[in-house]
Amino acid sequence: MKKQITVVGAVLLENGKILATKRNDDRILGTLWEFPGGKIEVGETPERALIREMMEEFDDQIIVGEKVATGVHEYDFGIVNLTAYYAKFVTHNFDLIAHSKVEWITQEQIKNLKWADADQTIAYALETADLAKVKFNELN
Ligand SMILES: Nc1nc2c([nH]c(=O)n2[C@H]2C[C@H](O)[C@@H](COP(=O)(O)OP(=O)(O)OP(=O)(O)O)O2)c(=O)[nH]1
Repeated sequence: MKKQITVVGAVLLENGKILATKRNDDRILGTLWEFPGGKIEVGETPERALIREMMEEFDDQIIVGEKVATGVHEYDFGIVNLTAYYAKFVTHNFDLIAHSKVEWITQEQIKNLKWADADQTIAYALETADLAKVKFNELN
């Protein structure tokens, strides 16, 4: 039985663009594009996990919005269940603590990047999403 890994990713929106990130090369899947995030810890909601991860990875506060989609992929190290949520930055320190590369991309550019396998359904959903209509819960 392979290990189940529950991961959350942030689809950060700004000026109609989406933040695509590459993790530091020494980390797992370092050559592929993904959404910033990480594993949900015991007792955490997905939203709290995302807020914690964005603080750890960028030193920034975010507001979490609606769910985008979930993607599942069986890697050799385990089965990743990745759920992505829309989010937006409240602060803009944007320190690249965990990433080697970040890029604000348009929806048209999504298909040009080589995404991690678990991200495929999320990337596909984003290509046709109406980003102007995304709702954010200002309370979280
Ligand atoms: N953050 C993130 N991880 C992804 C994506 N797609 C994908 O397959 N993954 C995989 C890579 C990792 O195996 C796992 C996330 O773990 P992580 O290493 O980022 O999580 P973490 O920071 O909480 O954990 P750790 O490095 O401290 O062990 O999910 C994605 O879009 N974003």
